[in-house]
Parts: sequence; structure tokens; C-alpha cells
Amino acid sequence: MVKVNCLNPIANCGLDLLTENYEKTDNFQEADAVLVRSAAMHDLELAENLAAVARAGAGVNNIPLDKCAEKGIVVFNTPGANANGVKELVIAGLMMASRDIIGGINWVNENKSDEAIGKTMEKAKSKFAGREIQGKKLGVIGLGAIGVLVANAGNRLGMDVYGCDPFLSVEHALNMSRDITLVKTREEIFRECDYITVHVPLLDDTREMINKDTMAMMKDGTVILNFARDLLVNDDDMKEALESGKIGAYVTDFPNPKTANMKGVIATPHLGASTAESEDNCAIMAVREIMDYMENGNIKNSVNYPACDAGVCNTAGRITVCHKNVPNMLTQFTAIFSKEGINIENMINKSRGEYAYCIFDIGAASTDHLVEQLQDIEGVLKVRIIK
Ligand SMILES: NC(=O)c1ccc[n+]([C@@H]2O[C@H](COP(=O)([O-])OP(=O)(O)OC[C@H]3O[C@@H](n4cnc5c(N)ncnc54)[C@H](O)[C@@H]3O)[C@@H](O)[C@H]2O)c1
Ligand SMILES: O=C(O)[C@H](O)COP(=O)(O)O
Repeated sequence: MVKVNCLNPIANCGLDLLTENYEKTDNFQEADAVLVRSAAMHDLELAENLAAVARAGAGVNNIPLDKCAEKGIVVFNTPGANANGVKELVIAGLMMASRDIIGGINWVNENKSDEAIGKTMEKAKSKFAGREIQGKKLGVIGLGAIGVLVANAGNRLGMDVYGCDPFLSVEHALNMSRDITLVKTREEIFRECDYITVHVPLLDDTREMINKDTMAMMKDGTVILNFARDLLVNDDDMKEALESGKIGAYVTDFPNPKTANMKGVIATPHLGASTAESEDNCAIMAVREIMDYMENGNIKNSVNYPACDAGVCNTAGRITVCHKNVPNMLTQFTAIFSKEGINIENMINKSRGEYAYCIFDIGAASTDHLVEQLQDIEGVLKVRIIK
């Protein structure tokens, strides 16, 4: 029985995929697999039995990826599964920053008991006038699942779209409209664009990419949209830029105590992926990833281990090994099978950075004795019997 713990509520259509071989537990420490959204995992103690963590979503900065890798815990995410939900909210953000929709709605609420509201509004409305986005320049930093959808949508709305992503994948490039101008550096976007939207993961080299120096390059009144992570922006610098008019508005899905109280900020409470469709897509993808890993040892969409797919095992046994990506590991593994007189019928070994992963399909049923010997090799992080 595989024990699954949900650190956040996960959509039922995903959980319903779990067969009778899985059991939900409320106890994180006894889980073999964990499903999570944004719950912070950095301070949690990781039990020996934990084999997999699936993030039903994109950003994994709430998960200690290296600590997990070091313990042979494979971490997955669900690329693209919530991208359309975020794209639609970004478009709403573009609109809210361009037309004073919020001011106008507030005015109607404040004047809702005015019998003559139909007349008074005609006088009041000039306070809420805005500008159109058609013909304006939109810069998209990060052309992944969300960035490409935002870029294409901006293009369809008549914007002149610029995109920047030094690691642009072939898949995302193929999905991008040819009308979008690809630029090599984000500085070109900072200098050129009226609206700048960031869709990058929070990493050391993206942290505070919007700061005093980068905002100084921008046109006066530039609108910044941040539906990625709050730490991509230096809040104190943003406050100054909003006060001076350098930045016209800061739209963020990640308010914090500073930005929630900042004039010129339009904030939503991390709503990007909070649609029924995105929650269902993420839950289904995350549960399928966990099940394929637990039942077959296959890895798809991991963020700390290499992809590895051996299909369904059709030999007598299958053993998987998470290990350090260092010399002489395979020789030591195969020596153990050879000593036990067990034939390796198929084998896959993949590496990713400091870590590597092996699937051995063998001619005999796997035994605890085999596992113990493999586990004793220095550099082996986790050994699992699949069959
Ligand atoms: N508001 C929300 O609810 C919500 C929902 C989903 C994702 N997110 C956030 O949005 C981020 C992006 O999500 P995604 O699904 O598009 O991820 P993704 O992995 O598909 O795309 C990220 C892109 O950023 C690019 N990138 C990395 N470093 C870069 C850099 N220095 N400069 C430019 N590009 C760089 C990558 O090459 C990749 O193409 C996530 O990491 C997450 O933080 C927020
Ligand atoms: O990175 C993500 O996928 C988003 O920030 C969504 O987070 P959530 O699943 O907590 O809504």
C-alpha cells in the first residue's frame, strides 16, 4: 500500500485516479508520496520512506530540491497545467493597469444608494479614464508555458510584443507567434516596453531582477506585471519608483506586507492558478506522475532527477536506484547482480547535474538482500523494488 499525504487540498479529479493500492494519510512523516501546492516544505523533516513529491503547479521554490535529491526523493511539477489560468489573469492585470476599472467599481459601490446614479456617473467618470493597450509595447521576460501564452495573447490584442528567454525551448518557440520580436537581453525590454511582465522561476539570477537599476532604464510610467513570485522585485525600489512616477503601476499576484500597503500597486491574492480548470489539470498530472513513479519507477517532469522511462516492467523483477552522479557506480551495481547470478535484461541510466537514476529490469524477482547490497554502495541515495 502506497501512503499519500496532501500538504494542500488537491482537486478530487486527480485524487480519484489513485487505485486501491494507495491510501491517503494525514501524517506527512509516514507518507511514501506527497502532493503539494504552495505549502512551505523547507523546514519539514524528510522521512526515509518518502520517495516522491509532486508539486501540483509550476513554481518549486517552496520545496527543498537539493535536500530531497540528496535523500533520493524525486520531485515533480506539472509544467503548463495552470498556464492558461495565469495568462487570463495577466490579461486582466493589463486591463486593470490601463483603465481605472477598480476605481470605477469602487465609485459605483460608494454611490449605490444615489437614485440619480445614472446621471452623476456621467460627471464622475472622467476621473477613471484610461488608455488602450492596442499599439503599446509589451515585454515578456521568460517565454515558458505562461510567457508564450501571454505573448501570443498580447499580440492578438494588437500589442507590439517583445520576448526574452536565454533558455527558450524548442517546444515553446514553436508555439510562439512569429509576430513576436525575440530580443537577446532583458535590458532591451526594460528600455523599449510600456508594459513588462515577468514569467520566470525564482532563482538566484532572477531574484530582484526588477530593481532600482533596471527600473532606471525604463520609460516613465512603465507598468510592471508580476504573476511569478514577489521576490523577483525589490519592493523598496518599487515604492520609490511608484512615488516618482517612473513606474505607472505595479500589478502583482504576490502581495506582501510592503506591497499590499503601497500606493500604485494592484494586487490579487495569488489567484493565477486558482481556476477549476487549472486545479484539475495540475491534480491529474501530479497524481499520474506519482503513480508512474511508484508503480513503474518512471520519471517524467522531475525538477531534481533526470527523465527516465522504461515503460511497464515485463521481466521478472525491476529495481531502481537514485544515486550520485560519480564514476564507477554502474560497475558496482552490475557486480552485485553478477555475484547473485542475476541477469540484467534491460537497463537505463540517466544523469542530471549531481544526481543520476538507474532502472534495472532483471531476470529474477527482486529481493531485500539485493536492495541491502545496493544501498550499501557509497553514493547510493535510495533503492526501490518495483517488482
Ligand atoms: N501566479 C500564479 O498562480 C502562478 C502560476 C504558475 C506559475 N507561476 C510562476 O510563474 C513561473 C513561470 O511559470 P511557467 O509555467 O511559465 O514556467 P516555465 O518553466 O514553463 O517557464 C519559465 C521560463 O523562464 C525561463 N527563464 C529562466 N531563467 C530566465 C531568465 N533569467 N531570463 C529569462 N527567462 C528565464 C525559462 O527558460 C523558461 O522558459 C513559475 O516558476 C512560478 O513561479 C505563478
Ligand atoms: O507556481 C505555481 O504553479 C503557482 O504559483 C500556483 O500556486 P498554487 O498552486 O498554490 O495556486
